[in-house]
Amino acid sequence: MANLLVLYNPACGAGIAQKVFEKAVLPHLQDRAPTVVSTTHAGHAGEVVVDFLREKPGPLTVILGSGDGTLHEIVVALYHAKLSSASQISVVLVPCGTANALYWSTFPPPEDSPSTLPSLESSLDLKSSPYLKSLEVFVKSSTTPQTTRTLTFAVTSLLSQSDAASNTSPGDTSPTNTSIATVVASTALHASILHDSEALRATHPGIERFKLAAAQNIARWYNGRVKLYPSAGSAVQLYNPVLKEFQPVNTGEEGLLLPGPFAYFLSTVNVDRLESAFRITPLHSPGTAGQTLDVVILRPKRDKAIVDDGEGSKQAFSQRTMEVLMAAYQKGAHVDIKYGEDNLQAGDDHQGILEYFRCGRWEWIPEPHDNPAHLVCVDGEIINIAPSGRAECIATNTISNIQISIVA
Ligand SMILES: Nc1ncnc2c1ncn2[C@@H]1O[C@H](COP(=O)(O)OP(=O)(O)OP(=O)(O)O)[C@@H](O)[C@H]1O
Repeated sequence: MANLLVLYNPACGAGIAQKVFEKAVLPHLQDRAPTVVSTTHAGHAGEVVVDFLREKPGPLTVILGSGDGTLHEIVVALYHAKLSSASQISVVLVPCGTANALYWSTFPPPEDSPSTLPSLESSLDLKSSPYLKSLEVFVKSSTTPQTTRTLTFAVTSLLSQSDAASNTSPGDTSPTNTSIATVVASTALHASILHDSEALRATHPGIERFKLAAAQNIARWYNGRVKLYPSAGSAVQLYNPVLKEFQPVNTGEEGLLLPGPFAYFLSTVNVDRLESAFRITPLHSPGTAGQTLDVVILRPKRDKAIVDDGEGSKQAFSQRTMEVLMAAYQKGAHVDIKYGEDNLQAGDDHQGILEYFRCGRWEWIPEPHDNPAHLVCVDGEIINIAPSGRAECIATNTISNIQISIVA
């Protein structure tokens, strides 16, 4: 049997993880005598898991009470720890955070109507709570085999100017900074919102700071270019909203080059949503994806009505961005919103306002002087591309000898 670690972040979400664990989690584990740790500071969760594996190598189950950010810290710590023996880690998710993207993607709310969800605090019965489904599977595993879903990692690296100039293949470069997403790696609007909302935390502690940050950035364009590359088993694919299916795109060795400017650029692994109702990559089927990234992009210049880079054009396109993002809350309807025949630039035969790709790797190469285009968000962590650098993101199932799966 795997070793068992119970780990929760008392500061995440509404700050009720300790209460949830005392009332609804620990009573189900009494006969297993787990190690129980409540985190005391940012970064602590990663330290705890690395120390635990150093002391007790071998398969490990972590019952994790947190949001996505705490799992991100654990994954990054494991990546940098470079443990000598291989480890299989199963995670039982108890969603105590703010967004809980991985949990809600694995256990979608009943009939996709999250507005009717009871609060976590009022829903602590193992058999009926929508929040305790991963725990329920784990508890049942004493009598039935445990089922798990292997996580894909989005390994996101910043490459400096000299790395970029050397033009080597992936893995040959020495990244100046690497982080790992298990949910989202983004640039452009999403990264700006995460960046600016952090600065607003002191004055606006609630989620309204995200709305304020969105309003500050919705009309901004990000200059640069993107390259998309195939995964090991499959070509780059683009979703066709007319046929309602992904279709392969010819990329050649150089990858598929997409010139900017960009309004939106976001990729996900393991999830179809970033909050219970915000299904930004709705075509991802949790548990079925291999080593691929789902990438959603808005490029204003594809719209024929956008004739220049002026403020008027930016304000006009921000309406489209808003329309697309709001439709993501309608069961992911944004992927099927199409331009009319008169709206598309000549030669562009993709009718979706959104470009929804599936690929194995992406590169984001910002214009050197466009500072906001140098922000990259990796599961909420913000990292900065050097002035003439670029970011690359690769999907993989193993990092530093570690495989992680979700009990589901
Ligand atoms: N005892 C603690 N006090 C303060 N912060 C902590 C403590 N323990 C962990 N943290 C920090 O809390 C942060 C937020 O946690 P987490 O991301 O899991 O929750 P969230 O932000 O509420 O949810 P989500 O990421 O799903 O939106 C983590 O980045 C972690 O560094």
